[in-house]
Amino acid sequence: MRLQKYNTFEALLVSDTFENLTFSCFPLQHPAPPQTSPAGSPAGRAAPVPSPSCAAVAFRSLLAADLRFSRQLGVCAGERSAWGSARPLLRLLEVSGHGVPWLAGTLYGLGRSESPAGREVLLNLLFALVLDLVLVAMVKGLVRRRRPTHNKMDMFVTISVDKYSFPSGHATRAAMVCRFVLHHLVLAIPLRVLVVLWAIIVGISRVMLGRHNVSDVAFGFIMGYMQYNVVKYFWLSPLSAPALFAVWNQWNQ
Ligand SMILES: CC(C)=CCC/C(C)=C/CC/C(C)=C/COP(=O)(O)O
Repeated sequence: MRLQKYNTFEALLVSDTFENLTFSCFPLQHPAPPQTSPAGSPAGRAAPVPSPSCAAVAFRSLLAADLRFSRQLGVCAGERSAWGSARPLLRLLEVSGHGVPWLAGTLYGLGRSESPAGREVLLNLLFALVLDLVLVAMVKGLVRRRRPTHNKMDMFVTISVDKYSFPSGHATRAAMVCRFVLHHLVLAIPLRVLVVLWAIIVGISRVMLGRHNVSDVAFGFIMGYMQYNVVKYFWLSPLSAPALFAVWNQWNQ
């Protein structure tokens, strides 16, 4: 049997039915149509090809529209793109939503914080950021959707799964951090609006830079929003994690 290799999204575009798809591994072992007539069918006549289900057709059309729309929006994908001159500004936004400055800033804040309440919030932010990295890496590794072909792979510090684009790690982080900050920092209304705008602009800039398709960012926003629920559920406090805080207090004496 001849085998062809597809990633999950390509498999969706070429498969006849959803039942043919395996979502969990790559390369997908997608069997090519049989070369010989199956037993019982008249020799020389091709076996009937199952027609794709409505759901499969709808899904493929959505994916195709996603790719087309994302390419059109990728106006800062290169220096010579339509809005190429705005690329440095969008790359600054990229750094503002990157994991390294957020992790480094949180660790720095933890080291400097003198109030137990501040330390508790920062410890949970650290937990949230690590959780986000782990969950995004897992989903990226599972789905293995390639980044748009017009993306230039010139990103600031990446890990191996970052060659994949679904979901956008910047979008998950921006949405989660946005909810976190709005819940735990007392901010004036204009600043709260600014935080929400920042999260939205970071997401949009991922598509404009050509790093992602629209669906990567949309899913990233939803995933990041829900990740905050997990952080809230497992909130680390001297009551829920006394050992952790005891060690922490000892260490800081
Ligand atoms: C300590 C440790 C393992 C830090 C890793 C921080 C790091 C390299 C995060 C990756 C951030 C990144 C490039 C995410 C990709 O974002 P997309 O929006 O392009 O998915």
